[in-house]
Amino acid sequence: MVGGVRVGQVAAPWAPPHPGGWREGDPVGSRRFLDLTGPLELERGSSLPAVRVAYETWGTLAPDGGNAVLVEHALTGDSHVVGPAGPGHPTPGWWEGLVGPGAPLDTDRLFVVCANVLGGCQGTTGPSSTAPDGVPHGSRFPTVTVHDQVRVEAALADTLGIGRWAAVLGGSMGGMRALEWAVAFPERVAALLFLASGAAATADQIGTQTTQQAAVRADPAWAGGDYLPDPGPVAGLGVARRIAHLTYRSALELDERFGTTVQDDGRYAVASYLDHHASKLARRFDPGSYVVLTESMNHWDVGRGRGGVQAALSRVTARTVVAGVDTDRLYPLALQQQVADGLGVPLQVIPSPYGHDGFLIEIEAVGALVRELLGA
Ligand SMILES: CC(=O)SCCNC(=O)CCNC(=O)[C@H](O)C(C)(C)COP(=O)(O)OP(=O)(O)OC[C@H]1O[C@@H](n2cnc3c(N)ncnc32)[C@H](O)[C@@H]1OP(=O)(O)O
Ligand SMILES: N[C@@H](CCO)C(=O)O
Repeated sequence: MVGGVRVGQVAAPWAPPHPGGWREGDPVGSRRFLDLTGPLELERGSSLPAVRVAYETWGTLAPDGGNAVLVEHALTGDSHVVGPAGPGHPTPGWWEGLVGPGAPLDTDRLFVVCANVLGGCQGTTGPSSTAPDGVPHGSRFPTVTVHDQVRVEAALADTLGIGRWAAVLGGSMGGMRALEWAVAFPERVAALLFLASGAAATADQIGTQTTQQAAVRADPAWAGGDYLPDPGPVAGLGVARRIAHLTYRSALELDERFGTTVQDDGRYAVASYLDHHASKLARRFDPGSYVVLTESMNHWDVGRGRGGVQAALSRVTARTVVAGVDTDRLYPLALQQQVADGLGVPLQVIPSPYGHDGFLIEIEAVGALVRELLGA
């Protein structure tokens, strides 16, 4: 339960938590916190005793709450859509240029919200958060699904006074939550940007994600998920990131960029590049969250319990833009085509050499899609 409301797949239409079912925590930098009283019952049957949600906002909420836009981050992203690194933010914004005065998400007229995902490690409750017994959840942290993650965001929207989003936007894992919003709460989503994602996990995605999980678990420091931090199973997490990063880029880009070059230190240039991304992630991300969130993606199927993907998509009433990256080998265009066809909209293709990461890198193209969505 969240504030007296059951959180699960079938509890639509959403009823707001009872007054007093939440409280604000002290902000850290621009990050704010909301504590939802639990327990939070989860789609797969277990529960969490309570949930803290960390989020950021830009702009000013209109008195009627009608100018709010929700941005959904991807696997290792966080609420810091734009802005420099600082307190509460290990990295600078991941969609720099998309939010601000005059930007595609124009804060002169819009109120932009981004919340850290349930199961993550940037302030919202996840496996590294402290459980009521004073130690981290660790291996006790339950499987959470995209449905659960969106129900928590709905509770956040309720407490912020946002009845209907002017738009919900997301790419990759963020696209899953964006689509789940539009399907679970059609009356609460006026417009949807579904980017570089799919309606359900594929065997290819589950295959790579379970391989990444195996790499984390194979690290002796994993300790069944109840590891001690500093450093924890960072070697395993690094291997997971190397595997993942290869799926995020295109073979052609890697070949043109690195070829077979061997550096002075004896490493292949491409291996050195992957080492770099592995150690960068290990410095900023919790291995337990990595396993929990990749498992959420393994379970992703917007059609589950709704009569299949097509039936689920038929619930969507939002004005929608569906887009993908032409060189994306992890979320190939066929996956976005399925969603576009199901919603009766054209598929928009972002040309990019960068593969899946094109949704993060091709800011100008993404900005144009956002402007189209918002009619700006
Ligand atoms: C929606 C979300 O919230 S998802 C979260 C997004 N953020 C991340 O994933 C953080 C990790 N970063 C990335 O995945 C990518 O860098 C992106 C997608 C954000 C940006 O991609 P690009 O701009 O193309 O960066 P690229 O992949 O080329 O990496 C550049 C880095 O590799 C390093 N690098 C390049 N070649 C080599 C090499 N041969 N050896 C070692 N390091 C190398 C560069 O020095 C640079 O380092 P820095 O990032 O510490 O400055
Ligand atoms: N670079 C992205 C890719 C996943 O979509 C991330 O780390 O979240």
